[in-house]
Amino acid sequence: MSEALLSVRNLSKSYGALKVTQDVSIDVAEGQIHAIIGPNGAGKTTLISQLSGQLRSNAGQVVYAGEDITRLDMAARVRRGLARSFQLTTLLPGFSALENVALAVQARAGSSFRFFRPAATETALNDEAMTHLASTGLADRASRMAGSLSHGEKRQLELAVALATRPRLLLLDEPLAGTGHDEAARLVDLFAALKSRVTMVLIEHDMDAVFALADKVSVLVYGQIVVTGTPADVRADPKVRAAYLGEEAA
Ligand SMILES: Nc1ncnc2c1ncn2[C@@H]1O[C@H](COP(=O)(O)OP(=O)(O)OP(=O)(O)O)[C@@H](O)[C@H]1O
Repeated sequence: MSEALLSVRNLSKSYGALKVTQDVSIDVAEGQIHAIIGPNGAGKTTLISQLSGQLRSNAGQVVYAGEDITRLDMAARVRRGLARSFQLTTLLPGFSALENVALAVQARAGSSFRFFRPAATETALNDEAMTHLASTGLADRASRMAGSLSHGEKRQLELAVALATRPRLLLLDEPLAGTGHDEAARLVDLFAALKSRVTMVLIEHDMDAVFALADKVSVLVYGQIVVTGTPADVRADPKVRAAYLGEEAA
């Protein structure tokens, strides 16, 4: 088996007697989009929080790029290139799109721009920020206040902010939530284009998007993975049809 970029083994999280995720094991190959789907309350967001380091797991192991990161906090994981995107609160509405991304570049770069003079530092930060705006289709929105962007553009900007951390693996938690048809289609195209640069774990309720984007799909039901496979395998699996897709179609 080729080495996975992310290897999750028997990961579990409980709140008292409530077992929210149980013995979750998945392998995410570099350069792939691995979707995690499942009914409401199945534990998807909890699992993403365990992978990002926002939640401590009760049991199990997370190995990323060959390193056991189970006990690392979120900041340490981000420094290693494992980042989570799509929490609207991370945007600063009163700052321009460019400033939002430049701040994220600065946060990542720390003192590495120190040898530049202040004006040159700003130019270097803005230059890098512009490349992230361009790769998320927002080059022409650079000077617009983040708060004045459309919902879909805000989601693109969140993606640009996440790219500023130079992730190798991005955790995407319902990136299409609340977007209209055209906005969703634009984001799907963006994720497809980014795949060659960044590996992604995707939680998403929009099944058209999941089946268009994902190389692998894992189905989580009551905190447990019931099947992992290609989109075609998962669509055809009777357990999935009963537990999830059937429910959607009903
Ligand atoms: N901090 C918490 N304390 C107690 N129970 C929690 C906590 N966080 C989540 N849960 C419970 O864990 C279960 C799974 O929640 P989670 O948000 O991970 O599911 P989900 O699959 O992401 O759902 P959705 O698709 O609706 O977003 C739910 O029953 C939820 O009520």
